[in-house]
Amino acid sequence: MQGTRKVTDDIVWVGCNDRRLALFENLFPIPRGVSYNSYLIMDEKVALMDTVDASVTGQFMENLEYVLAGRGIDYLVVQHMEPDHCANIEELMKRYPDMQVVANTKTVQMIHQFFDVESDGRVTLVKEGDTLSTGEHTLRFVMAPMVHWPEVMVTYDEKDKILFSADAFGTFGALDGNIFNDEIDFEKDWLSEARRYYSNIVGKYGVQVQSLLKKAAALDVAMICPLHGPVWRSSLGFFIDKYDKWSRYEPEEDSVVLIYGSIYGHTEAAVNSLACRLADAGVKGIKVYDASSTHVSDLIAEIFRCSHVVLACATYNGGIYPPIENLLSDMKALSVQKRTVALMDNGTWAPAAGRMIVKRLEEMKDITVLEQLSIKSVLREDRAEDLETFARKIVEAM
Ligand SMILES: Cc1cc2nc3c(=O)[nH]c(=O)nc-3n(C[C@H](O)[C@H](O)[C@H](O)COP(=O)(O)O)c2cc1C
Repeated sequence: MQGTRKVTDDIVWVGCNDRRLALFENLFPIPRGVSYNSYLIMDEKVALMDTVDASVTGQFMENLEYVLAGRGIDYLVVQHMEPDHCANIEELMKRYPDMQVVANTKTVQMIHQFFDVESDGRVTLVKEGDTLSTGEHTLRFVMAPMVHWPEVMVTYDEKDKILFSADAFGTFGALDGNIFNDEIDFEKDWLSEARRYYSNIVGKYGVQVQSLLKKAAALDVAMICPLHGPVWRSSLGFFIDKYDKWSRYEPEEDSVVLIYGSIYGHTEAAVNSLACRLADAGVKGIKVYDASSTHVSDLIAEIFRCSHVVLACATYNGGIYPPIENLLSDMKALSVQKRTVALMDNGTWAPAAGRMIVKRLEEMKDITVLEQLSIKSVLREDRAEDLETFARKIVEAM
């Protein structure tokens, strides 16, 4: 049975949801699933914007056949060669022998790497600024390398002012029938997953996202159709603003996220005491996370949200407790920048985690290390003043 939604009079969402997949990219937990969006433009010529993941091919083909109602596909526009979007290229080339694959040179190279297909006479090569008419619609191609693979391009539909934005403006989360942003409460129900998607999937490529945003600003965009998550047809500025902030590595909120790695709970207790003092000083939006039980992708997302970070860590075998070590690796890999970090470390005979974390933070760009509070096993009342001073310095830096 088909499950499709009309986006405009002649453009239809033919995407699919996966609520069974536990780990996106075999790495990121997706408790709310994910959508693989694909769009059919039913013009004089029929164009399909990307395909979907192999796991949902059956549903995708039903959706396509229903909307096509006996027509063929003239063009398959391949904006992104990541397998969650391109898995059906080979099958569609077989089913629709007259279909042209619309792609740039890098994409064609990847098609041959992923699929054993003969592309002679089957490819319409495009580059920056090229256009393709399907009748009433004119599609203009805009290259967006490294948002988030090198071959990525986005497509602007001049007729309906739609930006088909590939992975940009995507989010984790399956679509529950309500595929449009004005049918859901995005800020309440989707923003945190959108932030987690951005910061972990595209976060490393802030510079490239900025250059795509500049190109998009020159277009009159009325709707954004990404490859994951809701379609934007109102209040576009809200999400564009978030993308602008995230890609400049600017925090969304003046707030503090406290992340601890604690074996027996004493570092955790010190963090809880600190959180109370920060709250007493008027800090809002504080969040405390145990790095052992919180997925690192959530921690990264929270660091993207907050201006200030407290890392608290027990010393483990002369080094950094592994969950915090893992977080630091991810922060560097994802190019986290422009944050102020305060440190708490703990050790029973030779606390070392603090200075080792400082070294790791110094390898990152534009990270200010504010203050360090060292604990010997337990933070007791006799150090209340030290904790008070530590909290005050964080607040003063905000
Ligand atoms: C396997 C293991 C290795 C540890 N290695 C060190 C160490 O090298 N240096 C040190 O000062 N403390 C070390 N500790 C002590 C921890 O840092 C200790 O758990 C901490 O002082 C108390 O904080 P917590 O209750 O938050 O774990 C180690 C603890 C464990 C369980």
